[in-house]
Amino acid sequence: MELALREGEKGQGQTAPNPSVGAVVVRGGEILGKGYHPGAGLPHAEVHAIANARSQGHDLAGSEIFVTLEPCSTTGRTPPCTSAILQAGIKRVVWAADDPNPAHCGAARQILEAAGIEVATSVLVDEAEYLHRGFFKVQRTGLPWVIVKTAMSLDGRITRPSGEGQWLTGSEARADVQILRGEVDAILTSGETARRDNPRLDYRGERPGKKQPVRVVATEYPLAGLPAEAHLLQPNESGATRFVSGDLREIMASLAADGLQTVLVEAGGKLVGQLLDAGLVDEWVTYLAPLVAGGDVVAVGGEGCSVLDERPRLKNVSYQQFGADIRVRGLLRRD
Ligand SMILES: NC(=O)C1=CN([C@@H]2O[C@H](COP(=O)(O)OP(=O)(O)OC[C@H]3O[C@@H](n4cnc5c(N)ncnc54)[C@H](OP(=O)(O)O)[C@@H]3O)[C@@H](O)[C@H]2O)C=CC1
Ligand SMILES: Nc1c(N[C@@H]2O[C@H](COP(=O)(O)O)[C@@H](O)[C@H]2O)[nH]c(=O)[nH]c1=O
Repeated sequence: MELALREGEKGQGQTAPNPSVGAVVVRGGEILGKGYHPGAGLPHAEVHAIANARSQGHDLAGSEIFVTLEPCSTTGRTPPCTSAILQAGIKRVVWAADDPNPAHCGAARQILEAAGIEVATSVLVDEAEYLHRGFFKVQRTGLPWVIVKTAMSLDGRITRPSGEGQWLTGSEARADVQILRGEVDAILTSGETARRDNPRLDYRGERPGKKQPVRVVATEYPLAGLPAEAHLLQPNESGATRFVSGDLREIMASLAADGLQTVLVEAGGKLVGQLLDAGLVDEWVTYLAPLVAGGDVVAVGGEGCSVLDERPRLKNVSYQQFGADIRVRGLLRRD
């Protein structure tokens, strides 16, 4: 199942509105084939794993398949994966997380067990829920999974004094930001940051097939202050930048309704503080640069978390060094 999770990660940020599922076919401890769902409308992970095993000359009779999510049992844009599993002669199916849609949950077990296939579930379920966090969040709440990413100095500032250049963090940390951008469907920034930084907000990593994230700017003044040559005004593979304003929860719900399941926020403290206040943040990534930057642009500003009764804290925290910088990453929880 760990291998299936690694397979699923290959589809992250490119399968929306579908989940980025991974699958591995095994017999007697030997891996016969593996695969992942590469994008909506394309074959699912199970079909890729079965085809991968067959392409290596394996007969799948009597094999097992490990899948990160309950296999689909209905015909959507592609045929049901339960049918592909039955046709392949697989004798045991193991999945991590159940389908979060109550209308579908349990259907695969019924179909497979009725055909005499052994079923086991809930293997590495927390890891699978994390892999599929955008899909699960949208299914359960109608809102996308929101990740806030900030690069900040030791004194909690997010800009350098003017004339010193834009970057607080070094090239290694910024390369990691590209991996993070590769995991998401959309990047949200603010009008203020768009005007000050002329950001590109694209994916410049190396993952084949990765779709460019949709660029979204929260602003009361779309286009104002942005020169025609601003990066965000140049359409890319994801289309034109979207300009949004108003209630942040409604903005997030409309992004989810458009099939954007994971949103990375790369904005200043005012917007980040409002998102925290609204309880819209699920995951936090800070890159801490070892310098005192000074100035008054802080990582969480505006009303910020000052109006919260409950302090946001992180759980499942990881700490990793990139060059001279430290990344702190974890899931938001409320005390
Ligand atoms: N180090 C880092 O990781 C980062 C640093 N930065 C820096 O942060 C600085 C800006 O930070 P800060 O001043 O706190 O500003 P923010 O980036 O937080 O932007 C505030 C702006 O967001 C827009 N906004 C917020 N909520 C809404 C809403 N509900 N509807 C419409 N628009 C909304 C408004 O834009 P408008 O005024 O257009 O209406 C508002 O002025 C920049 O100098 C930038 O360089 C930015 C991103 C990351
Ligand atoms: N200053 C700063 C960051 N700033 C963020 O990166 C954006 C620029 O993105 P792009 O134009 O696509 O490279 C910028 O608007 C801001 O959101 N990021 C970091 O990883 N480290 C840094 O020191």
